[in-house]
Amino acid sequence: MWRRVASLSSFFSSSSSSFLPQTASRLNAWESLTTGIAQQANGVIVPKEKTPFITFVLGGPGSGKGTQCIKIVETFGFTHLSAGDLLRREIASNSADGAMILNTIKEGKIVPSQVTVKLIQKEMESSDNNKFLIDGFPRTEENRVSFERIIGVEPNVVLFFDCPEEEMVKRVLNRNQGRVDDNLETIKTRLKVFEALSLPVINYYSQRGKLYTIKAVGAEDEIFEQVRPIFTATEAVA
Ligand SMILES: Nc1ncnc2c1ncn2[C@@H]1O[C@H](COP(=O)(O)OP(=O)(O)OP(=O)(O)O)[C@@H](O)[C@H]1O
Ligand SMILES: O=c1ccn([C@@H]2O[C@H](COP(=O)(O)O)[C@@H](O)[C@H]2O)c(=O)[nH]1
Ligand SMILES: [Mg+2]
Repeated sequence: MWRRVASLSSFFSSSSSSFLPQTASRLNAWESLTTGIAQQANGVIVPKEKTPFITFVLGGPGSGKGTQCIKIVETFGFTHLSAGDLLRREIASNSADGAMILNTIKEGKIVPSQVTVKLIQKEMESSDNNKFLIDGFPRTEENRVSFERIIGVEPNVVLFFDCPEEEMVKRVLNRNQGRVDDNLETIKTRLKVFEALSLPVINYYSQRGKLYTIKAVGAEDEIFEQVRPIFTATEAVA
């Protein structure tokens, strides 16, 4: 378990504690997460139980990311953070960014990185778990860089649900969950955005040796059988 002892935000402060030597008081988020050492707001250094294990779950609209995340959570005990769900929650709560987020989602475009990363960061900070499935993010290279800069870590695993466009369109149009972006016009834009902006992120992680491509056609359980060994293998070395 990733036991939080202080808000990650407190690590971003450049101010140093008068009680600690400079090196200790300047522990940033990256150092904290990767060294297993955390610094409380009062400057006290305490060991964390474990560093977080982050999986990015990528794929086009309707490729089955959310569906498979539910199975991964059930089987491997991850905390599921769907970036789209976090954004939709912002709309529902009438937050200051709500109207902007709604318009962006309706158009099938991408919400500014800072907004999305902050929402993810807040969820990670408040979780007792140290295993996160970040679903539908990063969608752009800018998202990726922003996450690495603000959160200070890279993913351990990146899943790519590879699905033909025709199948994705069919699934989205049949989804029936009342989503404002589940219509043909928005899907066309989402597919273009996926190809132009999200595929480069997938290629980046492929080059880093972190990408696992899943053939996302067929029965849900069959697809999960491609996913299962990835996490069984990582559990074995943990
Ligand atoms: N293997 C499958 N075969 C047929 N339908 C599927 C399969 N997996 C998921 N679905 C259905 O397709 C629709 C889209 O799936 P899901 O919501 O998991 O996709 P997603 O990748 O999360 O999409 P989005 O990016 O739009 O959130 C849902 O209605 C889901 O029940
Ligand atoms: O990182 C993100 C994730 C999502 N969005 C916007 O939300 C919709 C829906 O996302 P789903 O993952 O399909 O639920 C997406 O089309 C984007 O408009 C985003 O901007 N950034
Ligand atoms: Mg989804």
